[in-house]
Amino acid sequence: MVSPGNRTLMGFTRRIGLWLGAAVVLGGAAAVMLVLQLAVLARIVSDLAFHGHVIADAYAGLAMLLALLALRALLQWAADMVANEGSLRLSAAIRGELLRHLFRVGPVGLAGQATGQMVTVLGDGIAALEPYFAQYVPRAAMMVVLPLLVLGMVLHLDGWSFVILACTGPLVPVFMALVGYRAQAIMDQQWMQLLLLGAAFLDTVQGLTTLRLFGRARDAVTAVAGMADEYRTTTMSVMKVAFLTSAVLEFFASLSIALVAVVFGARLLDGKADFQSAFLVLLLAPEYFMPLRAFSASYHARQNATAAMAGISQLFSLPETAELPGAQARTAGAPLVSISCADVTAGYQAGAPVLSHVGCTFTRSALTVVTGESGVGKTTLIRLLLGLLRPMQGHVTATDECGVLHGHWQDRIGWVPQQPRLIHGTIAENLRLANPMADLDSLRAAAAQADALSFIEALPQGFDTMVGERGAGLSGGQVQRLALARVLLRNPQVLILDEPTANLDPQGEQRVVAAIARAAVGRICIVVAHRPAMIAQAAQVVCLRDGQVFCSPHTAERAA
Ligand SMILES: Nc1ncnc2c1ncn2[C@@H]1O[C@H](COP(=O)(O)OP(=O)(O)OP(=O)(O)O)[C@@H](O)[C@H]1O
Repeated sequence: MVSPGNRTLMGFTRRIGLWLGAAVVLGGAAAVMLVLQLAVLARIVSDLAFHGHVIADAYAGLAMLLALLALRALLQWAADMVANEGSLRLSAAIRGELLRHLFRVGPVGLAGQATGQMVTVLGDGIAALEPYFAQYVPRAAMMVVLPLLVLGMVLHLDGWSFVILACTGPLVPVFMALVGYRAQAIMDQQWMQLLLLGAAFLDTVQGLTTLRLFGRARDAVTAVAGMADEYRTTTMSVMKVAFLTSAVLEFFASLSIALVAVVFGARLLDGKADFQSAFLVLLLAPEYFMPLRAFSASYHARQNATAAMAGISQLFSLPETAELPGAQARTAGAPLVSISCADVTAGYQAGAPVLSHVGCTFTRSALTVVTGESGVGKTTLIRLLLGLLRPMQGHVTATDECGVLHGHWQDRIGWVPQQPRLIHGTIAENLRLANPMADLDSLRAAAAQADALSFIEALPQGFDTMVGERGAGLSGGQVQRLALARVLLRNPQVLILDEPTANLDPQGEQRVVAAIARAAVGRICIVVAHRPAMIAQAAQVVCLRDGQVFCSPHTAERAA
């Protein structure tokens, strides 16, 4: 893993040093071709105009000119391709790294983050780095290579022109930096507005039902429109600065070229200079400023990337709270028979534990119901079991049939949250999220186990019925049973369900409870619930009170 210290623009750039180095070498070769091309052109024109050559004498020179032109185009194309390839590989790697980090931060660590902002950073933010790596960095290097090459050539041809170009050239970056200093502040503001706009838009869409219920939908739309307008105004300010930068550049470039032309022209008229050198210097002078123009055009890429980097670094700096079932955590071995919490203290802030010195065991085929008043820590306990929260003290371990203790076993869990999420797709696609290779018979078996088969087959298009993200077209109980079927398709050794019957009518509740009781056989099954119908099925009831765990005596007896 790359250390956090390397997650800066410079650190990221170093990772594709070879790609960028190759791009600069190829670009440098293209610059040499350009200088040679101009020298050949000056020679041809001088010979034709002043040395009595006819066009037939220039064929060899013209052929060389064409060859240099083609070679230069090829080298420049290769340089651009190499820089783009390196940049795309790097942005994909950063996106993957950030996603993996966010998974390790987990839902607990991300609870305070706005989803819209995270989506903008992962999408637009990382995309904003691509032009920086692909254009800005190679152009910054070329800004040194080509002007030095041109200066060397001009020094060889004419001392005065060398002095003019050498004095005016450095003024351009100095003035651009002055203008750019102000631009960075505007770019930062623009990026912040884009983040806020993304978050506000997503919040408005997600909360549309609530907003409409309270008659506030129009206000929310007006607020988003206002933010979009502010973003537009800032974007226009950015454009103004960009035009100003280019005007500064053009002014100094034109002034310098004009000076070279005037000084050389006067000496040419006096017969103190030869035409070929004067013509070549005039051809070279605009090329001296060309890399500065290209650099200036991509300068906003650097400012954009710097602004985007702030959001990326902020996400990278979030502490990791979850245990990921990563490669090293992927466990093999005999099926689990129990999970134990031993002297576990857990919470969200140091010194304010939600659970204190908790001890309890969940065993296979003994359905456990976790219950307790709101806010007592049921979800916290489930997060501990899921590996989304690390204990402050104590251990959560699992034991398999051979008596082997496991520290990492989260990949064996099937979890159904209180409000299961479906994806926009068919019922089959939703089920196959748990097992992409599952055939129709497996889907039917899992659906039957979860008591979902009858309602699925009663739908006109059966398993091919489209459902929305929130289960549009299905009842709450049907969504719960579908979510249970999905999780059973993975045949998990541990099944954890969070309030699966909370919002169901008695009939729906009965069906879900019966399906869970069936699914609990041969598994460690833990259900957070309050309702008597679910508690009645329990072999063990774990009751939370004041951060402590109490096992209900009569159910414990029944379990025995
Ligand atoms: N991400 C979090 N950051 C800080 N505190 C939290 C976080 N999640 C929960 N808490 C706090 O931890 C305590 C226990 O919350 P928890 O969600 O575990 O309770 P619960 O028993 O599941 O409640 P409910 O039945 O209402 O879902 C509460 O005081 C809550 O405010």
